[in-house]
Amino acid sequence: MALTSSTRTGSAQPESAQTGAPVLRLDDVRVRLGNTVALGTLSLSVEPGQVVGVVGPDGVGKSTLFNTVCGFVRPESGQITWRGAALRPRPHRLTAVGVARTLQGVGLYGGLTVLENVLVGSAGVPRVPAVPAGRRAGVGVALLGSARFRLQGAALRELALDHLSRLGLGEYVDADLAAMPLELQGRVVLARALLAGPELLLLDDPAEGLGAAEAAALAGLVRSLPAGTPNAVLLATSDSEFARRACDRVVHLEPDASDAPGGHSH
Ligand SMILES: Nc1ncnc2c1ncn2[C@@H]1O[C@H](COP(=O)(O)OP(=O)(O)OP(=O)(O)O)[C@@H](O)[C@H]1O
Repeated sequence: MALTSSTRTGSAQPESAQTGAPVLRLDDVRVRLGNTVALGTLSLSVEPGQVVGVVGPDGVGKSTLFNTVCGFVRPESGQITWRGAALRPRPHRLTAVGVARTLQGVGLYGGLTVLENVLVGSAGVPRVPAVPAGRRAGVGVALLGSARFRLQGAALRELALDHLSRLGLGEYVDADLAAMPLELQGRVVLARALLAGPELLLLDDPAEGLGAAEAAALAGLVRSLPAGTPNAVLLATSDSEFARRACDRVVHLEPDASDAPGGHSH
């Protein structure tokens, strides 16, 4: 058996987490890329209010799992369910469905401020609450703005500031991103993803490159995320200690010699 899971005991969860349908569920999903089984047969569910971790060594299929949930690759078998209904994911529909994803590596723009980097995540934001326009839109808006972005710039900026504050970055709003430590850059990536207002946040290797103390701090932050937006988190990591700290439940993926190279099964 190459897939095991463990549940943190005593973790506080909202009532809806115990009674609601899973936000995301995978049943016997298997992915083949060329001649390689990139993701062996996998079943898992992410319940409302939960942080679920997928842990395994490099090459075991973590990114393939995320690419499958996002619709970049199609499973050769198995079913993906979103809030109880079958889902055939499409990358361009992800934000509308309620999924946001961070990429492995931070993927930020060194020439922009922290706030401007977060506002880059506004493309495709389905709706924003109306707030009085009053703040200057800033260079990021001018650089990156579509007509929609300009129309909603003030509201998006307010949302971005809220998320930055929530993530402990309130004093870094106008900071030069390139001068910030990696740990804080990781939080900027989180704020950008949160700007889309996702129900499910997918975090691909969020602790990559961090030292033990920084990873522990990030784990605490991730653990506190499911509180409305997002409603749940699915993260992939090769760092089992990070997963233990950050997650309510951990699914371990291991290469399985009985499968094709790179695959695993349970
Ligand atoms: N386009 C592709 N064509 C063929 N095989 C692929 C392709 N992309 C990935 N693979 C293989 O699929 C397997 C899973 O890769 P994947 O990137 O999902 O692993 P991972 O767990 O995310 O590892 P890492 O953290 O190193 O990215 C590996 O054996 C990899 O070599």
